[in-house]
Amino acid sequence: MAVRETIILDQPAINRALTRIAHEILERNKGTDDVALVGVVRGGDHLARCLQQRIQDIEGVEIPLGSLDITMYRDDLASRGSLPVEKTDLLFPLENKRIVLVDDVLFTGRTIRAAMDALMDIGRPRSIQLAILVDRGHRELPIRPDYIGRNVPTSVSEKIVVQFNDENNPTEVRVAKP
Ligand SMILES: O=P(O)(O)OC[C@H]1O[C@H](OP(=O)(O)OP(=O)(O)O)[C@H](O)[C@@H]1O
Ligand SMILES: O=c1cc[nH]c(=O)[nH]1
Repeated sequence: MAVRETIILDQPAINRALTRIAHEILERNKGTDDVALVGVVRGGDHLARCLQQRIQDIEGVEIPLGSLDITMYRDDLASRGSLPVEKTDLLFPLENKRIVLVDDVLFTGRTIRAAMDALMDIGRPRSIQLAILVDRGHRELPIRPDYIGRNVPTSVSEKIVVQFNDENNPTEVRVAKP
């Protein structure tokens, strides 16, 4: 059966959403003190880098940036067979940091649960906040984002596709309907 895809965010819309989220992070945290970004591989790491750049543009401060591979923390690891393990790259201490976890899509919440467990095994941040480009609903765990690019009501069978270009910049978000 043919899959129908609709663009729901184009590049300017994504850029505006990321700029707004950068301002919201600064507002909520009253600046950049102890704020650090951790992106979930893959997708969230690219968006976290975009947010770091925007925060630098606004405040003139380069806040710490890391990426987290949650593969080994998945709750379905046993049933998934072999999965590619990506790279976790967290070179700053988490202690006393206000961590903003970043991912492209929030669906069941299981990835973010895994990401929080992975983070807590590395260190003890002061707090963890969550920034998401697209919240598509259907949560299976009590997880809610602090910063949302766009709420997109979906049916369970639909899929949200976040497209990145060769420079790992987001170019469009599509909803794919089976
Ligand atoms: O809230 P959840 O139900 O956990 O879904 C959200 C996750 O799903 C997608 O990742 P996916 O598992 O497709 O892996 P990928 O992004 O690495 O391709 C997306 O990038 C989020 O990380
Ligand atoms: O732990 C996880 C992460 C993503 N998806 C799942 O089903 N489980």
